[in-house]
Amino acid sequence: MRDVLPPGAELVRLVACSATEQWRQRSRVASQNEVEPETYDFIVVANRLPVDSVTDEEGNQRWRMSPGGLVAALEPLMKSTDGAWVGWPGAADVVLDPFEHENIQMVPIALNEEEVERYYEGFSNDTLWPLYHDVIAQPSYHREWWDSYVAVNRRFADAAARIADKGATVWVHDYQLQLVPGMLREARPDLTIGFFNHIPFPAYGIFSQLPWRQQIISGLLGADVIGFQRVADAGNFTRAVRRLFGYETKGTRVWVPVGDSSDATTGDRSHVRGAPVRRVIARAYPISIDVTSYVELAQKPEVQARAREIREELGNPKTIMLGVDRLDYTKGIGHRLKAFGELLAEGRLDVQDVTLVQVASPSRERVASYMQLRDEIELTVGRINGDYGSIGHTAINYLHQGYPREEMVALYLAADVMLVTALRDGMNLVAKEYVATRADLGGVLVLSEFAGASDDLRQALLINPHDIEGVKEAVVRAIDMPAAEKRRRMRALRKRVLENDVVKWSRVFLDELKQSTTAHPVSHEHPDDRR
Ligand SMILES: O=P(O)(O)OC[C@H]1O[C@H](O[C@H]2O[C@H](CO)[C@@H](O)[C@H](O)[C@H]2O)[C@H](O)[C@@H](O)[C@@H]1O
Ligand SMILES: O=c1ccn([C@@H]2O[C@H](COP(=O)(O)OP(=O)(O)O)[C@@H](O)[C@H]2O)c(=O)[nH]1
Repeated sequence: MRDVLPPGAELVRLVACSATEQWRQRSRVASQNEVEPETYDFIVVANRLPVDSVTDEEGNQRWRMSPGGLVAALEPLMKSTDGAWVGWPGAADVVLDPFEHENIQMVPIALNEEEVERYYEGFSNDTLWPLYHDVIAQPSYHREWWDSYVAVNRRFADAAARIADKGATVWVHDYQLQLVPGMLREARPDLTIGFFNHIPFPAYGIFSQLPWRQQIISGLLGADVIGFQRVADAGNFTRAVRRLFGYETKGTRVWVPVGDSSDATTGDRSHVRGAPVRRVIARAYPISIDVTSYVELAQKPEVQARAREIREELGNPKTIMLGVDRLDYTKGIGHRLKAFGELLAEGRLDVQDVTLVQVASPSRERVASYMQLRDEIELTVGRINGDYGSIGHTAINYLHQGYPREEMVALYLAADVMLVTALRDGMNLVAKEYVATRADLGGVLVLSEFAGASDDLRQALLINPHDIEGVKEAVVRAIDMPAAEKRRRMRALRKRVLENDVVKWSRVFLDELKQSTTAHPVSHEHPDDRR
């Protein structure tokens, strides 16, 4: 959602809040006196920092906490445990000193223009992203992208290693940084290291395409606990470990030989009975949302008023359908539009009664497959609107923009039917947000079985987005659903979401990490000798 480069990013260096300035002064004094850098007990390492650069009324650049769920999950912990967050500020060539924002120490990692192209847009978003989403788009394999990925992962790992207290906990996030756990373990064996993969982990038949598959698995195995969104993702990972390395695995446990220093090229890696091993946990911890903030926003009179206003602005149709996605080929926006267009063509829906609002937030706009997708989607929207719209009744209200959370909640409240038709999606938080906001028990969620959210949200109308007839049936069923059935389904969905918010998610993950003894790892036991 934060693809836009911070406006006037270079100014960020100059205009700092007082806390930031104080931190900088301390850092400068520290470096002049060659004092050790500040160190922390708990460190999050993620591709992006959890702040956005904004311009205030006086025209000054300020930081604002970005609204993501990860921040909400970790903020209390970061503040109470003397935490730091290592991440990229989101724009090329922005070199920043560490700074403090809302009591969290930010440790910015600079990427130059070439690294943004090769590490972020290239290897992360044009190699790993399509590969891990079941090759919906063709992944590109370029050795210079891989080299950049290694170099940038090294930079993140070095930064974390430098600022970690002895025995600190480091939690690394997502596919952009899969080598960091291994690099960190090598540099700092005293650390407890967690990793969470926010996107799917593919089946071995797909993963094995990756020319650097062994290095990736090796990198991940540096962690003590490796978290995935779905049970199937964790299973795919442990299968890849067995196939590539021959290490022993049992359920969620993997035994990794200690001091296996070969460079993961080829060969039988099965460990010798009696050789020292460390235990790694690989299991599913499905992420959720900051439920309270969504529930509270949905209760605000001004947000409810905005929902009514949206309805009026749309001409008070009988049914508002809503899609909210980054403009990404994994989200199945084209499939959704196809189903909707056919329903209009067949006369099963009429623009007098039904309108579709599609928020398609700009994302990764310099990656070719995303540019092509935008052209395709906008062509389809134009055709459907041209063929079936009438004056005063637009079939699809297409919004190529990103909206703040208040507006998102107002849209959720206005929507009678929420369409999530992802072809593959790690979780899909939009589905959970829709459910959380519908305390009125109105609204129907149509949800792809290929989104991680479908594991939890079984009372949604589950669909296979490739089955266009099935999607059409589900849309019609959602529109016609009796109020009692809507209430029953929504009540059950809300129970699931309300019981499992993102704070619980991080607590469960970190508890497991704490319990894992592998930071002090060596054991000579064979897995067969254990429970
Ligand atoms: O940082 P960007 O390149 O702009 O991309 C935005 C984020 O997209 C991905 O989100 C994933 O994480 C969500 C929360 O766990 C999950 O619900 C969703 O299904 C995933 O696709 C990505 O994993 C993040 O790293 C990006 O920041
Ligand atoms: O205009 C928008 C569109 C989306 N979102 C938020 O972006 C996140 C999207 O997360 P999701 O897991 O659904 O997909 P991702 O984009 O991470 O793949 C959700 O919190 C949305 O509320 C937003 O704030 N403004």
